[in-house]
Amino acid sequence: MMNNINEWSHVFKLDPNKELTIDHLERLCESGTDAVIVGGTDGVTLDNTLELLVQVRRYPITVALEVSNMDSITPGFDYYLIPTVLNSRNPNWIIGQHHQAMKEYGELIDWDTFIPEGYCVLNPNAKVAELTDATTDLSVEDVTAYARLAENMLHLPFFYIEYSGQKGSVDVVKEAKAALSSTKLIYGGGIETAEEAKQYAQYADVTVVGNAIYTNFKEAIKTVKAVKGGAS
Ligand SMILES: CC(C)=CCC/C(C)=C/CC/C(C)=C/CC/C(C)=C/CC/C(C)=C/CC/C(C)=C/CC/C(C)=C/COP(=O)(O)OP(=O)(O)O
Ligand SMILES: O=P(O)(O)OC[C@@H](O)CO
Ligand SMILES: [Mg+2]
Repeated sequence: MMNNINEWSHVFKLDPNKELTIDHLERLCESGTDAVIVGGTDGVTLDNTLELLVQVRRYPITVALEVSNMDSITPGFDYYLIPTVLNSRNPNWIIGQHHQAMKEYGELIDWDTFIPEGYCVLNPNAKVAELTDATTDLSVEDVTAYARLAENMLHLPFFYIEYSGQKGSVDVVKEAKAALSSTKLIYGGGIETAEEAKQYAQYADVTVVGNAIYTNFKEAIKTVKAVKGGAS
């Protein structure tokens, strides 16, 4: 069981608002991936989050909740990933809801499990881009500048290049990686095959596979071996 988040290289992102068979969940948890992230943009509730947590907890795998709303936070996860959308036009998604959450829960937080992620949302058609009113028409230089801000100004442990639902530019990932030294780079978006996963994993520290779990499970599982090598 890979409990050290700093050593992750491949993770699956499971959406509590989507259905997965018990057989697929078992194969996914036993695939050799480093962790399961539970998260999604919409339809994430306390009920469906808890239901998924209980199912995943049957397997010895690290499980993190990527917080998308306050109502679905529950104890029991190994990590709480806290997105801040750096290229949102709305401060609510950058720091506003976080401030409110700190006011309410600040004293209860176990900081060892609290992992901030600086998101750069780049697919204009993704729900997350619409929700957060993200400026997605960015150049390689723009994204690299966000990466530098994440590391050197905000001291975030993770910078997340998010193309959810679409394959992103490998060049953007490459240049962002070149600008980072201690902040780790997460890439997610549109990965459907082992070959695609390999392309992004050349540069990303952590490669995320989400939607393909629900659209082409067999190929999605092959991305583990593509990124991590060895048997999967
Ligand atoms: C008792 C206990 C365990 C306490 C825990 C304490 C704790 C951890 C408190 C949290 C404090 C805190 C600072 C919370 C933040 C609150 C908050 C709601 C912040 C906003 C987060 C944010 C910017 C959300 C925007 C959406 C987003 C970036 C979601 C991430 C996931 C994502 C991009 C999924 C992709 O979407 P998907 O559904 O796959 O999309 P498609 O349909 O297109 O595929
Ligand atoms: O669902 P996909 O497109 O694989 O994207 C993965 C992840 O980055 C979504 O937050
Ligand atoms: Mg998704």
